[in-house]
Amino acid sequence: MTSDKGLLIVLSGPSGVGKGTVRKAIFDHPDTDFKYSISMTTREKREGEVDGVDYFFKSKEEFEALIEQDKFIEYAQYVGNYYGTPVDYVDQTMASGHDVFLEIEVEGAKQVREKFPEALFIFLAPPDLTQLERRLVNRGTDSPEIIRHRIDEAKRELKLMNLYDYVVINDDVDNARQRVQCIVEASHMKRARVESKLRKMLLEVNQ
Ligand SMILES: Nc1ncnc2c1ncn2[C@@H]1O[C@H](COP(=O)(O)OP(=O)(O)OP(=O)(O)O)[C@@H](O)[C@H]1O
Ligand SMILES: Nc1nc2c(ncn2[C@@H]2O[C@H](COP(=O)(O)O)[C@@H](O)[C@H]2O)c(=O)[nH]1
Repeated sequence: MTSDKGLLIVLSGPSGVGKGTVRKAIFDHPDTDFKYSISMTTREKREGEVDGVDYFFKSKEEFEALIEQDKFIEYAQYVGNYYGTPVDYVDQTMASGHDVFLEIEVEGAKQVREKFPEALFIFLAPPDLTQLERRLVNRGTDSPEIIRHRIDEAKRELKLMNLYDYVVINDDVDNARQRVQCIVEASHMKRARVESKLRKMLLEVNQ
């Protein structure tokens, strides 16, 4: 009755809140043993980004062909580009007993919730909108127009944070990292308790 499958962990939140930064801190930490699902996107590669490490970079045509072939567990259009989570990696990795970590925007997270209601959903929130905008500006990767667009999206996304299992405020990267790791640990313990109760109930019923 024990679940041999890994846990699906979804970290979501507005662009610039620090999802990638917190995720890197989590994966650099020696206690972390889950796997990161690399997304596909049609967005232009930024300076320093590596295909197959940061994203799998695809053309619009390639991405749309993969949609047709049902190759994503979720995908969304965000600020003019496609982003999606490849199904094969997630299925195979979870089936092998590993936890899989997704870092995605909120529309994609909604789709994952429909397909995997048992997944763990964590919303990473900024201390406030001013700091969110400052982080996007300081990151220096987007034009003022794209930043405005991302902030507009953020206002919409922040209204949806109550749909998540947990909200973590990224005021400090190491604090946020610790909170996410504690939430994952607690979810494993809860799952083990539920499974143990179910096992006992089954034994009683079968006696
Ligand atoms: N707690 C924090 N305090 C101050 N700056 C931060 C914090 N966390 C992240 N940052 C900075 O904010 C900027 C945006 O972070 P990051 O790229 O990780 O965001 P993101 O949510 O992954 O964005 P996107 O969704 O667009 O990929 C980066 O320059 C990063 O160094
Ligand atoms: N729905 C999905 N959203 C994703 C995925 N991979 C990344 N993202 C999110 O897109 C925005 C923009 O990312 P950027 O790299 O262009 O700044 C951001 O919120 C990412 O978290 C995905 O597979 N599906």
